[in-house]
Amino acid sequence: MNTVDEKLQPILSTVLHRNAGEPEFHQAAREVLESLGRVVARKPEYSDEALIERICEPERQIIFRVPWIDDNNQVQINRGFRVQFNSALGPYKGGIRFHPSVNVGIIKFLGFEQTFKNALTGLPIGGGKGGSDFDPKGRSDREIMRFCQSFMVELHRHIGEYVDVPAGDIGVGAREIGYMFGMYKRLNNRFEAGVLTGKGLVYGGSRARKEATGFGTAFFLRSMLETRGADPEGMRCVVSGSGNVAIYAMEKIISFGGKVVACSDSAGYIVDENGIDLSLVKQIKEEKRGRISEYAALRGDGCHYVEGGSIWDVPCDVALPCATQNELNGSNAKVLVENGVKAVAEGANMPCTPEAVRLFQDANVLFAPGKAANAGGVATSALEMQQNASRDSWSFAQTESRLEEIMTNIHASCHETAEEYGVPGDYVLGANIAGFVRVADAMRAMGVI
Ligand SMILES: NC(=O)C1=CN([C@@H]2O[C@H](COP(=O)(O)OP(=O)(O)OC[C@H]3O[C@@H](n4cnc5c(N)ncnc54)[C@H](O)[C@@H]3O)[C@@H](O)[C@H]2O)C=CC1
Ligand SMILES: O=C(O)CCC(=O)C(=O)O
Repeated sequence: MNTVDEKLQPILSTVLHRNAGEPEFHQAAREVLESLGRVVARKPEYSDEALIERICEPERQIIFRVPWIDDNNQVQINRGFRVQFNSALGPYKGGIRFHPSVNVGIIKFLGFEQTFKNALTGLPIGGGKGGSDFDPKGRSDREIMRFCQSFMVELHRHIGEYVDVPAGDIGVGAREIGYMFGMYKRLNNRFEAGVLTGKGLVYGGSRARKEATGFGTAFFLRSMLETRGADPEGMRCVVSGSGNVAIYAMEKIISFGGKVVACSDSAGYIVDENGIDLSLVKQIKEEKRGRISEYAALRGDGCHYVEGGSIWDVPCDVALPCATQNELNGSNAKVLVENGVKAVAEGANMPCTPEAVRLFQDANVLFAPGKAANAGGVATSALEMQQNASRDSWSFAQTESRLEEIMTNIHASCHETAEEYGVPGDYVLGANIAGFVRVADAMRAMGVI
């Protein structure tokens, strides 16, 4: 069982005390601190000058009121957040989430994870995250626009191409980025393409950004399987979620010859023994913004829908949790292991509970943590920033090939770091240490700031 080294215990205590009532942030910080014991034992200089304490403390947290008017002419109030976690490697970078569960602790955990993830990409981006407790479900397009505009009226003074560069996350896709970009441009009277990523192609977006997180997760999975002489071809896969990450993870797995038999949304899951028809999922989710239950009705034989329940009961070789944090717990992991799962790669951020991760690792199941496996999205956002800075637009093939190269490098770096620190195959430890060392080296060079 992993524990936090005695020397790092006071840091964990401070994190717990200072961020009371924020269980997701505690969980993310504890996992990283569990890994860092090995670094400090070998290289004590990494704990000098409160370096680890500083990495656990966000540089800035912004909370603001977002007033807007709904279609019934009623004033609604939501809360907006941006946690600018660490800028040692570049401007803060990370998505914006619109979901009723959003609070400062969730945004903080996401910003913390983002800092290490972005470091793993090897690109010049710091870590941040934002969002609101606004629930887009059931809202009209006009309501979404008014909300995004009001959100940007406050956020615009805290972001910029060289300051902080938001993007999408749960509930925020190209439509919302478009509305926010429009308002930013109006408020600043300046076409600053590099201030947001995930933009539409006609006004500075990057090809392959939409596909990047899911594709990247599939690339990472393939590299991980290769270490055991296996590949995704012929593997039976289960993917939770049916949003941006899930859809494009499924697309790449299918192109590798894998068979995806189940996916879900927050209401339930579908099982299709013929293999998921992705064009139907895209039609329901990307075009109609409907429910996954509609798939079963349209698809017919060989397919069924389960309301509620656990998608992890569906036997598979590969499990890709691509929905949300802590969606796969210890009992789900037990069932997956009993059913013979060979590999798990997190497309979402922290979807597996610590107990689930432990069960996978104890059972020798290949396990890829989100901060490594889903880094393809933010990496391609950084490629979007490069294209914006040079006023260029790359082809899909060129962008995807850069993404593939980046994911291969992230895999190698996690794999090699785990070996170097005496725990071969432990991608959690490999990712945490490899990400930490990059951020820490930059912070040490800059003095106490
Ligand atoms: N969009 C991106 O580029 C990146 C997203 N991520 C992470 O991937 C995850 C998914 O994000 P997106 O696909 O962008 O969001 P999305 O809004 O496009 O899709 C989210 C999906 O998860 C489903 N979902 C939400 N709660 C659920 C629950 N409790 N059980 C089952 N399904 C549930 C929703 O119905 C939806 O299908 C999040 O954890 C996000 O932080 C990570 C890296 C980059
Ligand atoms: O593309 C980005 O900047 C952020 C993506 C994101 O939010 C994430 O990696 O979790």
